[in-house]
Amino acid sequence: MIYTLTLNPSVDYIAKVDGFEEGKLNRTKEETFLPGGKGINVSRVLTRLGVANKALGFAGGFTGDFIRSFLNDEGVLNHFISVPTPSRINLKLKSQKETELNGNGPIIPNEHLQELFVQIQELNNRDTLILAGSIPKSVPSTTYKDIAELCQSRDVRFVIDAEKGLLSSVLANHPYLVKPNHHELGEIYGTNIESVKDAIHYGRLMLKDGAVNVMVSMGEQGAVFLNKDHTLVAKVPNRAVKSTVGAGDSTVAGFMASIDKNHSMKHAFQFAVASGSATAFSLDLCTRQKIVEIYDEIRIETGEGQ
Ligand SMILES: Nc1ncnc2c1ncn2[C@@H]1O[C@H](COP(=O)(O)OP(=O)(O)OP(=O)(O)O)[C@@H](O)[C@H]1O
Ligand SMILES: O=P(O)(O)OC[C@@]1(O)O[C@H](CO)[C@@H](O)[C@@H]1O
Repeated sequence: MIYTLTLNPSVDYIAKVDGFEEGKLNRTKEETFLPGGKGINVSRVLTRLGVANKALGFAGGFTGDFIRSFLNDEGVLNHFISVPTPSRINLKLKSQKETELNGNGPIIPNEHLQELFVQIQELNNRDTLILAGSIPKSVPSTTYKDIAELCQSRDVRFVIDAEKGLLSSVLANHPYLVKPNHHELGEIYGTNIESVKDAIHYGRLMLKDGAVNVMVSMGEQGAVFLNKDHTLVAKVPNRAVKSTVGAGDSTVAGFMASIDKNHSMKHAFQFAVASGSATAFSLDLCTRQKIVEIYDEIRIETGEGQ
C-alpha cells in the first residue's frame, strides 16, 4: 500500500482576481477552496488513478474538518492525527502572475508526533511512504531524517518531495524517488539551474549522494529523469496554463501509479510528466482522462550525451 505523509496540510484558497493591485481593495472574480499540501495532492491523484493509498499527517480545527470531509467525499482514504489548533490556509492568487502565500502551520504537540512514529512503525516492506512538503515550525527539523531512518531500518520504500535540507538530509538513506524542481535542485547544490544540461549534471549528483531515481521538474521546460540505467528528458506541450498548484505533486503521483502497475521506467516518466502538465492545464488536479489525452504529446528523448 502507498501512504502519503503531509505534516503540514492546508486549505488552498485559490482566488482569481482581474488586475490585482497591491495596497488596494481587490475583489475576486472566482474563488475555490481545495484541500492542499503536497502529500494530500499526491493521494488525490493516486485515488483518481485507482491506486490504493492512504493520506497520513496532522489536521486540526475547522480547516482540518474541511480537509477530512473533502477527502472523504472524494473517496481518498485518510487517517490524520488531530491537533488542537487549525491547519493552515494557503492563498493562491491568480492574476497577471501566480502569487502564493503559505501559512506556517499549527503547533504539533510532541505526543502527536510520537503517535505518527507509531503509525509509521506499522509499515512493512510491501509499503511505500511518500514524504511531501514543508514541515510545521514546531516539529524538529530532523523529522524527515528520523522518518527516513525508520523506513530504511524497516525496509519501507520511501519517496521525498521537499526543499533544501529536508530533502538533502535523507539522500544517504536511499530514497526510491526524489522530485526536486530545478530551483530546489539548484538551492541544494548552491547554484542556479538554467538548462536541461545543468539539471542532468546536478541530478546525477543526487544519484551519487544516494537517491535511486531522480526526477527534476522544470515547469514549462518539462522534466529530466535519471537513474543508474537511464537519462531521459521530457518536453511538454505549450498550452494555456490554468493553475500550476500541485503540478509537481501530480508528477510524483503519476510516476508512482505507473510503478505500482509494473510499467517501465520510461513509461512511468512519460506518465508522470503528462500528469504534471494535465494539472497545469486544469484549475484543480489532473484526471485520468486528461492525462491520457496529453500522454502522446509528451516527447521523451535520451539525454545520454549531456
Ligand atoms: N507551463 C506549463 N506547461 C506545461 N506543463 C507544465 C507547465 N508548468 C508545469 N508543467 C508540468 O508540471 C510538472 C511539474 O511542474 P513544476 O516543475 O512547476 O513543479 P513544482 O515546482 O514542484 O510544482 P508545485 O510545487 O506547484 O507542485 C512539469 O514537469 C510539467 O510536466
Ligand atoms: O508549504 P509547502 O508544504 O512547501 O507547500 C504547500 C503547497 O503550496 O504545496 C501544494 C502544491 O504543491 C499546495 O497544495 C500547498 O498549498
